[in-house]
Amino acid sequence: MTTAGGSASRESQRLALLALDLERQFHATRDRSGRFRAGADGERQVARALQMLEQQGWRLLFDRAWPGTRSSNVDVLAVGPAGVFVIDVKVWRDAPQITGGHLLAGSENRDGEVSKLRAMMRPIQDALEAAGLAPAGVHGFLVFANHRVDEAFGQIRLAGITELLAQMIGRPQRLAPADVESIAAILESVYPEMLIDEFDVTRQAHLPEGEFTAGTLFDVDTVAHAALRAELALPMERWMTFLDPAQLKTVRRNWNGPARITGAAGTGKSVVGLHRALHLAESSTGTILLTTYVASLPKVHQQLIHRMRPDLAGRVECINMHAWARNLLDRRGLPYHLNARKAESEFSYALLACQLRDSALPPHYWRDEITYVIKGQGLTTFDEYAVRPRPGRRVPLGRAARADVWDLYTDYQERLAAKGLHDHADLLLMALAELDREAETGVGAVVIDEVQDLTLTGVRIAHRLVGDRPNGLLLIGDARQTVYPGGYRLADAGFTVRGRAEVLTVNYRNGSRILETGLEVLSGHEVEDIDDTVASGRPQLHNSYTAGDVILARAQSGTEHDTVMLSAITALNPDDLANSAVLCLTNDDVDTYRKQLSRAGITHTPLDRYDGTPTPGIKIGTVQRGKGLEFRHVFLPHHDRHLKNAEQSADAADRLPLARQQLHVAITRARDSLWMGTTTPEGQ
Ligand SMILES: Nc1ncnc2c1ncn2[C@@H]1O[C@H](COP(=O)(O)OP(=O)(O)OP(=O)(O)O)[C@@H](O)[C@H]1O
Repeated sequence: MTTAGGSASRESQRLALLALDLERQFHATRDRSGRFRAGADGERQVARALQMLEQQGWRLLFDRAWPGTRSSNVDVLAVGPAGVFVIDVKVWRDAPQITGGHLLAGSENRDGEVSKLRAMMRPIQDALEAAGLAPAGVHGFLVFANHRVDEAFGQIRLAGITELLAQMIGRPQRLAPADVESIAAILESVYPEMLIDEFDVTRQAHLPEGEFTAGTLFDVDTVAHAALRAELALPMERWMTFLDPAQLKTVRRNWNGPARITGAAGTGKSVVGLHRALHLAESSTGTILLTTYVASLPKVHQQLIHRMRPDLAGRVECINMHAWARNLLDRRGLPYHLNARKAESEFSYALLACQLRDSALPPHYWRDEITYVIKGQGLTTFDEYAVRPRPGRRVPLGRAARADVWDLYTDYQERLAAKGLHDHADLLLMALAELDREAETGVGAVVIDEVQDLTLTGVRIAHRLVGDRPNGLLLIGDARQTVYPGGYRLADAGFTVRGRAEVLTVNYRNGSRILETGLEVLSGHEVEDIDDTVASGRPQLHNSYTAGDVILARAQSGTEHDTVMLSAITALNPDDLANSAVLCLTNDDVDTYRKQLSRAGITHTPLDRYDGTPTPGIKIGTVQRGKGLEFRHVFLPHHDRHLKNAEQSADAADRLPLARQQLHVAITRARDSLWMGTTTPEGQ
């Protein structure tokens, strides 16, 4: 078997050769022209350096007229695998410096240069919008031909020539050759050549000899390193740059209050959320909070945001709602003692102490009732709880049963208070109370992904931060993918998204057989949505992906099941393995299969440590941890066991729909192939 280390070192040799080849090409081009002349300007130096990228799939447009102006020009428009680069070349005597948020040449303020480049980028972003190119795919560069610099300044990057090349080669490759051609064609028509051709680099390559020694123009190591980074980047980068018209419209839409995006699995909701966060960062002030319920997803979001727009990454805070609440309490000096394990035992004591009339339901049912209904909805009196609708909870609870639950809740809270303990739901309630006491400033907008899994308290916190201000709050989610018990109604949060909702309907992720399998699990199923509507289990959906494989492995025994699954995993090549996941429906299964992978010598990463950066080996975790993620190949051991257990449980009315939704989420994480194991005999 090829080891990852071996292939990485071969890869770095290949890339070092690529860099040397680029350098050879440069010298060959220089020698061909043979007409170097002192005093040549920086634009030509940059042009000559960039020319070599044409063989790497780049299209270069030099010195194009800026529409609407008579004499202004764009020095270079470069379109290549890494996106569109708008390049303004500078030759300054003094090296550029960023001091106190200003761009300086010596002591002279040059902020105007940055504003000019930004103003140039805007119409380019608009012109490319029709081709589906997201604004984040257009990069602005002030390039200093005679200085070495590599620094972000807001949305713009300052670079020397070597650093520019490293960026162009090193950024993840997101555009296919056909995309490069179509974008270049649009730019050619919108940005005509300047009438006076000052920029024909083959005719007028007047470059001062001394400035083009290897190591000043081409730093082989820098370029090779950048290229290696690009090679290692995740595949499927295309969507980071390309959006379909519905997605693009949503990203740039102006909403005059809280808004909502829905859509079934794999329709690009998170992609739109990421682009929207960047769009807001660019067009408004303040921090853009990109939040969610799941603890593992923000790491992935942050990493993607950073790769899409490193210059704006500092403006977008990706953090799960509980962590944000904790930060707020810390900032405000409010003490809390979160200990989920100890809180769990206090709950057990409370349950023993209270005589529940309906003792047929399992303990976790009452725990969920307190966490997701009472605390989740922020109920403070029994009278409120007695009449409150319980969205997402189907086991009916009459007034007497609710009185019992309320007693249990107050007993539990007293026990926590006596020990000075808090559970997770308490933290959100404390944060909300604190925001009501003193508002928090500095948050420009909040984007919530997987909003169906948040509680009403969480949504209220988000709303407190931005209120009903235009473009302030965006809720993204899909009720069919709810994986936690309970729910809420937006009406109870005190705002509405009526008239400000978009539905995405093209699935870009799943092979069609995989998608069909995922929808089949929900057939006949209905889910209450947060806007008081009922979502059908089979949404209207177009599928843009290939067929995909679904393997149903029926084994005679648990041992046979595991052997078959492990041998299917072992058969994957290292690249496929690194892009695959074992998703389990319970924590116990995660433990079991982690041990089995270890015993079989299969490299694996737990999903709670995964941030989307490529790591060798298969990923493993619960479905909840896999929320919002996707993998080339997905393995679902004992895929139907959880469903069968739910069917037979005393709280089946609640557990079964949830188990179906969890299975639906698990299945729709798979792009190309889905392996579903079972020991259930056929027909049962
Ligand atoms: N416009 C597009 N062009 C090509 N691929 C796209 C496009 N939009 C999204 N995708 C692909 O679809 C995948 C699913 O997108 P995303 O994760 O945003 O969907 P989602 O609706 O949030 O999914 P889920 O709700 O199932 O987590 C992305 O990883 C990407 O590969």
